[in-house]
Amino acid sequence: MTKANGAQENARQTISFLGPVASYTHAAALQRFGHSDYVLRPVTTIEDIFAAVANSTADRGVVPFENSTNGIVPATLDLFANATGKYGELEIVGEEYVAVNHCIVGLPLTSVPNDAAKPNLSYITTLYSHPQAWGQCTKFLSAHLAKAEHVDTSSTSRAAELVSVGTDPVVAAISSALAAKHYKLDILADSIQNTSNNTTRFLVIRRSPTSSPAKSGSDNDGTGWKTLISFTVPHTTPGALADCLAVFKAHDLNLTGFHTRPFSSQADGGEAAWRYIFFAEFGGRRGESSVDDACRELLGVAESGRWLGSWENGTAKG
Ligand SMILES: O=C(O)C(=O)C[C@]1(C(=O)O)C=C[C@@H](O)C=C1
Repeated sequence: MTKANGAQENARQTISFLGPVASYTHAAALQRFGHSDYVLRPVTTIEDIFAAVANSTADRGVVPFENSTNGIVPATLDLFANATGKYGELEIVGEEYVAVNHCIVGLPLTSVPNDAAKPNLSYITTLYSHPQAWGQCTKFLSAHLAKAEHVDTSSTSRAAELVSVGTDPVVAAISSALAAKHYKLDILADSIQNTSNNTTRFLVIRRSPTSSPAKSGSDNDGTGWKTLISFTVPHTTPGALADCLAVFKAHDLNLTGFHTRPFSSQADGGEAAWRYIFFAEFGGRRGESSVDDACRELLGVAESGRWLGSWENGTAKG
C-alpha cells in the first residue's frame, strides 16, 4: 500500500458486519454502506460487532434485529440489554430492511437428480444454518428434510462456507443464493422460507457522540422516526409495568414493538432468575417534546431505563 493509499484508507469509515462474506447482514451493510467511503469488515459473532464499535475498531456496526416470520433476534436484544456494562455507550442510528430468500445449498451433486420445483432432498442427513433460519423455513423443512439433523452456525454464510470446505454431499446448508455462488455450491432448492415476503430488519449502531444529536425539549418533528428504549420495573410492585406503559399513552406515542428478555440487575447480584428487561419501540425521536417528556416520566416510574437510539424509519424511504 502506498502512503497516499494508506491515508485514503484511514479516511474511510469501517463498518463491522456478521461474516463471513455473503451473509444477510453483509447484504444489509452493502445496502447502506456499499460505496467507496466505507470499508466493510466481517466478524464472527453479533457480540464481535458490538465489541468492534465499542472499542473503536469500527465506526459503525450492522446487526440483525428482527425477522418478519421468526421474530426478534435474541442475541442482539441481549447485547442491547448491556448486562455486562460493556455496551452502554452504543446507540442505534439507522435501520435497513433486507428480503430474505433462503435456499438449500450443497456440494455440486450430479449423481442425484434434483428439480428445484419438486426437490428430492431425502439423501441429506445434516443441515447447517444460523438458528434464525430454522424458524423461517419450518414448512419446507418438515415436508422435505424432516430427518436431517440441524447444526447451528454463527451465520448462514458460515454454514455455506462449512459445506464448501467439506467433501460429504449429504451435508447441506440454508443460506442465500449469493452465498451459494460465493462458496461455489449448488442451489438444491430455492425460496424455502414460509412466507414469500420474508424480511429481516437490521439496525446500524455507533458509539454515542459526547454531544446529543438532537436538542432536548424542542419541537422536533418526529414523523418518520423511531425510538427504542429499554427499562426494568420493580418486580414486586403490582401495576409497575402498567404504569410504565401508561406513559406512552399519555404522550400519544404509538408503541410499534414490545419485547421482553430475562435480565438480572446488578442490584440482584446479577444472579436472580425470573427478572426481566423490557424493550419498547415507538414512533418519534429524541428532541421531540412528547418523547423527551415520556422518557423523563418513565424514569420516574421504572426501576431503570435507557434510551437506545432514535433513527429514521427505513420503510419511510420506500
Ligand atoms: O446468518 C446470516 O446470514 C445473518 O446475517 C443473520 C440472520 C439473523 O440473525 O437474523 C440475518 C438474516 C436472516 O434472518 C437469518 C440470519
